[in-house]
Amino acid sequence: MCGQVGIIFGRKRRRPDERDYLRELFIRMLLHSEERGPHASGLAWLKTDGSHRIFKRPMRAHELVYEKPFQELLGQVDNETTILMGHTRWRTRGNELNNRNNHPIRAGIVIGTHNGTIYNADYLFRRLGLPRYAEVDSELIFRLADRFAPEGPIDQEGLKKALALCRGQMSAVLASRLDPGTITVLKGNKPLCLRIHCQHRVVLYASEAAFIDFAVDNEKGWRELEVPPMTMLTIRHEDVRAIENSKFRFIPQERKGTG
Ligand SMILES: NC(=O)CC[C@H](N)C(=O)O
Repeated sequence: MCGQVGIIFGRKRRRPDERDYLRELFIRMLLHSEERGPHASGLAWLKTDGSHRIFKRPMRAHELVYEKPFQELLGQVDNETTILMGHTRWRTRGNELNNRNNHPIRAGIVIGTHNGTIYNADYLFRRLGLPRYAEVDSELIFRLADRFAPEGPIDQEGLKKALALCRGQMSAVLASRLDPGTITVLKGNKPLCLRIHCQHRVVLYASEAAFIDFAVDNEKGWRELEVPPMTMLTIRHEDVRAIENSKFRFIPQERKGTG
């Protein structure tokens, strides 16, 4: 498993109470997501000036939220924040006690989270000559995106060609620090639910719809984004309603050694 949750922020001058409310939604989604990943949890934000922060630890989400850096990081979310991403990890490759293996992962100028396992990651790292910082398979996706972002923005067509070489499972969310207003969402063969709120000008995402339902309670105005599997979405800080989507592919495989 593994859980991904987050908020993609559109441009808006939000008052402190709205910002507090959105932080609260994030915490609720992250806590619910703990059941999908007990081995580690983490969060990161990215801002329009390219600054970022990541905090992750091999602990459960309900412990992480009491850590001082967690609260500091969350407190720094402001009107320049383009994404707040969270992850609860069910380790597959790479021990969680090596914090590098936990998510969010930074690879060069790219930051992201992943749900799934890329079974041929070791082979692709070698074959493509990619630098490797951790043992976790997920790093591959972000290294590929980094390679295809030589000038800042991710070249999506190039990234898609490289992703087609991957075998396994993936849904992932990523962004380049040199193009922080463009968020790439890869909804592959792992669940990912997205919901937009036009007044708040945000898109929430979570691995399970129930986590969003719980977080937003009965607040009106949330609309489901119907996204079929194997879709790459581009969501921009400029206007979160103008979402671009296209197909991407890789070799889906449920378990190692089968299919
Ligand atoms: N269960 C998952 O989705 C795990 C993601 C990734 N393969 C990891 O080990 O961190």
